[in-house]
Parts: sequence; structure tokens; C-alpha cells
Amino acid sequence: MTTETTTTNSAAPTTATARIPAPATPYQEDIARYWNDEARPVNLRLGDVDGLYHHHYGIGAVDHAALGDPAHSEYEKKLITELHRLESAQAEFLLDHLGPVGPGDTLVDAGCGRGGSMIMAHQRFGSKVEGVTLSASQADFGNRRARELRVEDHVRSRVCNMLDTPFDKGGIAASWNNESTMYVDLHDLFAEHSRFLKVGGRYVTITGCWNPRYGQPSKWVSQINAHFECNIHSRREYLRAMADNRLVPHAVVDLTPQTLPYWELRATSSLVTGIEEAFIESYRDGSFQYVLIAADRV
Ligand SMILES: C[S@@+](CC[C@H](N)C(=O)[O-])C[C@H]1O[C@@H](n2cnc3c(N)ncnc32)[C@H](O)[C@@H]1O
Ligand SMILES: CC(C)=CCC/C(C)=C/COP(=O)(O)OP(=O)(O)O
Ligand SMILES: [Mg+2]
Repeated sequence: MTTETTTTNSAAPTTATARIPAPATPYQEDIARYWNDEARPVNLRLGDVDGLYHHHYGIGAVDHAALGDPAHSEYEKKLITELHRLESAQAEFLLDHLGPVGPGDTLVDAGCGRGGSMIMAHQRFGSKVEGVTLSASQADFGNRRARELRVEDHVRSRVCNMLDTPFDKGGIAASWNNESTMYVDLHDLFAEHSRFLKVGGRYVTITGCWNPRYGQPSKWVSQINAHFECNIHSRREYLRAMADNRLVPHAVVDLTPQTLPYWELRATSSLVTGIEEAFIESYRDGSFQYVLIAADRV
């Protein structure tokens, strides 16, 4: 069902030599195409700062002293470095919640993107990290970075549907979704994590969800869905689907106040993509929330 993609030193995907599993649905085909074609400077130029390429957003206070004078010729470069620092801080915060994992463990990054979080997890824990993405370009990119860092024996990306993975039942110590749950049905997703996680293992997600207290998805949430071709779930759906799949919340953290500074800073940069207003307005009007949920597999 799943196959590791063959990688080369070229930036182009090497799908000709790889046996890529067929997407399970036409929707997944759309999403694979979307991420295969993605090359936004807001992601690549941030990743170029230190070689960790993320497709998630940032948390934490902006370091205005590090940014310095906006009129300075180096300001834009410093701004990019600062946005990247906040995105890496987000991944560190997710890893903080994985529990006591170590070098003998295998971790799963479901919807791994270009693999930045996987590298960070291996560097922190010494663990083996298995990533799945629908995109062959992303898997190639992640595997190339792992080879360049000489961690390819421990960090591996493959093209695979996160709802149907090859991981053995109960063989995984901890797993996560970093901004990738909005592409799948949550019941199907948590059933799969629950299957491959060992009892006592930890699952963590950082995600954007619509707030049931607001009523229904706001126009801003609908705009984010249209922009990314995704389907943002409500906070209630997360907790219900986890409860139905032996995932019991250990921590629920509302990161909305911590992510707003990232968005406000990003909105002033030359790398804006046009989606900044929807995130800022929906976080401000309370219709959308940025949350971490860590759960024990019981
Ligand atoms: C916004 S990116 C997040 C990437 C990564 N987690 C990060 O933090 O940099 C969403 C990712 O989810 C993946 N994805 C979406 N649906 C998927 C599915 N059904 N199976 C595997 N990956 C999926 C995409 O291929 C993409 O890599
Ligand atoms: C929180 C929510 C709703 C996220 C939707 C999923 C998504 C596309 C995340 C960021 O990816 P990216 O880093 O490629 O996006 P951008 O190009 O905007 O930085
Ligand atoms: Mg980004």
C-alpha cells in the first residue's frame, strides 16, 4: 500500500522511479497535487534560515529588540528569521507534550510536510521518526534533508495516507498531527492513531478549530477552508472523536493569544499570502482558535 519515494539531489520529485500508492479519494488527489505544487516563499525562505522547513504557524512573543529598526536594510531578513523562530517554537511546544520518549522509540508524524518537526524530534529524543504525507515532492524533500543531515537511518518520510498506515498495531510510542487534521475525518484519523499507538502512548495535535461558542464556522473560517482546500473541524468534534477512540485528553491549551503576534508580524512582511486577515480577524472575534490537544492512549 505504501512505498518510500526514491530521492535524488535534484529539487524535482522523483516519482518516475517511485511506486506511489494511488490516493484513496479524488479529494486526496487534489491535496497531493496542492502540496506537490506548493513553493511559497513564506515557507521556503523561512526554512532556508536553518534548514528546518515548516508548514505550520508560530507561537510566542515577538522579539522586537532582535528585529531592530524597520528602516534598516537588514530588517526584512531579521523579520524572516523571527517568523521562523516562532514557527520552530511552535514545534518545540508540541514535542514538549509527547511524554517520556527515547532513542529506542519510534514516533509518527502524520501529515509531515517537508519534515522540519521530524528532524527536531529526532535531534531532541534520538528516536526513529516516521513521517507520512500525500505529497511525493514533500517526501522527497524531507528524505533529502535527512540525508544531508546524516539522519536518514532515523528520519524517513513516505507517501502514505495517514488514515491507512503500515505501522504495526501498538508499535508506536508517540504520534502527532501538526496542522494536518483539517484534511481528514477525525474519527477515521483517531482510530488509526489509536491502532498503532501503544497503550500508555501519547498523541498530540496542534490545530486550528472553529469555536462552538461562536455558533457555526464564521466567514473567516470559510475563507481559510477555501484558501487551503481543507475542512476545519470544531473543538467539540476533536474531543468527541478522541473520546470515541481511546484517546483521553491530558492537556488542552488554547494557543490563540500566543499565535496572534506571529500573524500580526507576518501581516507586515513582504511574504504575505493574503490569508493573514482571515486568521487575525477570526482569532480576534473568537470564531476560530489555535489549540494544542495532548491525549493518552488508554
Ligand atoms: C499544513 S501541512 C503540515 C505539515 C507538517 N505537519 C508541518 O508542521 O510542517 C499539511 C500536511 O498534511 C498532509 N496530508 C493531508 N492529508 C493527508 C492524508 N490523508 N494523509 C497523509 N498526509 C496528509 C499534506 O500532505 C501536508 O504534508
Ligand atoms: C491552522 C490551519 C487552519 C491550518 C491549515 C493548514 C495549513 C495549510 C497550514 C500551514 O501551511 P503553510 O505553512 O504551507 O501555509 P502558509 O503558506 O500560509 O504559511
Ligand atoms: Mg507557512
